[in-house]
Amino acid sequence: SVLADNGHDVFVWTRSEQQAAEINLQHTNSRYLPGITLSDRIVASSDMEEAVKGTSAIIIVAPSSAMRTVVQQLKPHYTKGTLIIHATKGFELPSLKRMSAVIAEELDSAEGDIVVLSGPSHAEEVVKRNPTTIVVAALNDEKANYARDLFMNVNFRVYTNRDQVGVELAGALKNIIALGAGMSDGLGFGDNAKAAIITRGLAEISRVGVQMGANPLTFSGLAGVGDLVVTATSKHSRNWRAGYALGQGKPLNEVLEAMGMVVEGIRTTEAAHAISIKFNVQMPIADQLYQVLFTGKDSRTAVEALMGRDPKTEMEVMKLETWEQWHK
Ligand SMILES: NC(=O)c1ccc[n+]([C@@H]2O[C@H](COP(=O)([O-])OP(=O)(O)OC[C@H]3O[C@@H](n4cnc5c(N)ncnc54)[C@H](O)[C@@H]3O)[C@@H](O)[C@H]2O)c1
Ligand SMILES: O=P(O)(O)OC[C@H](O)CO
Repeated sequence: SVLADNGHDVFVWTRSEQQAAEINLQHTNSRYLPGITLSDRIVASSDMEEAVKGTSAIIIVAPSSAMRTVVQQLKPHYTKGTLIIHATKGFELPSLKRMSAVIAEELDSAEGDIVVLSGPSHAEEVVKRNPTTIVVAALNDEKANYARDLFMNVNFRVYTNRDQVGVELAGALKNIIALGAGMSDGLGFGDNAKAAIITRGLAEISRVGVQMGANPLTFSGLAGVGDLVVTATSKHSRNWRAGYALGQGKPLNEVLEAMGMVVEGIRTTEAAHAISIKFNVQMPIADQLYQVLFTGKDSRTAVEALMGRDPKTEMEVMKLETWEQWHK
């Protein structure tokens, strides 16, 4: 919708012929954006070749679990050099690869040329043209600037950031903390507990991000604090809502079935469990969530475990040398 507002012709690919017909004939997408009329500049197709033929930029927003297969479907129709932007927030499992690495691998392109679009941006508000700020990140400045100019308008302000790794990691990891914030609310803990999980969650995802090569400052930006606040406090958030239902004692499979949309934080918690071992970094919140989600631990017992940890200084050491090595 933002691109259509900016005068671009937009082609949407969907697996569902029925959904494509609804978008083309009624200009609505009732399952995902009820009550919204879409621009007639938006044309949908279930044929990938038709959708991407002749386009100057391709935006991929498949769930992380489907990223590789979607890019494999795109590959035969992809013209080398066409700008690729992705807005997916998650890791590939079990490889733990970031999405831009998966895309670059499949399309045989440089990772730094893939533009990551991230930040606090629930679709439900963007489509209403409510003020939204986001970040586009790539090592390739020309490509990032091109992506910025495609999207930028008076309702949708776009910043650039060269820390592609950090933006991608922050966007993925914040979903774990949003799940935890929802769970805290579902347990009825109130504002103090939510502020605690957001703040200590930010410390945790920044620590692991830096260990994986991110600039720590990125976590204070839109892709970090910005998206964490949105996801951990919003009624729109699938991650917060799933956490809330889990906190109320509903079983995971029931929660996911009722949601009917992707809850990236579940898979990302699984990824974080492996990441904390691989990168030798403590992730206490992700670790407790992992136990609640995958080993049946009671959520109140998990909170007791978090609260009963050994005393620490707040300014726990972040291994900045890893980031310095990456950015020499
Ligand atoms: N919803 C938002 O506001 C928002 C904002 C920013 C980023 N994101 C990110 O976008 C990604 C997608 O989230 P969403 O909210 O659109 O999820 P969603 O569940 O609402 O929609 C996912 C879409 O992908 C399709 N899909 C699933 N598996 C597929 C496959 N194998 N091949 C092709 N299509 C497939 C589904 O049919 C559905 O249309 C996630 O990584 C999410 O974190 C979402
Ligand atoms: O609805 P969620 O929890 O998947 O969050 C979507 C986006 O990441 C918000 O920026």
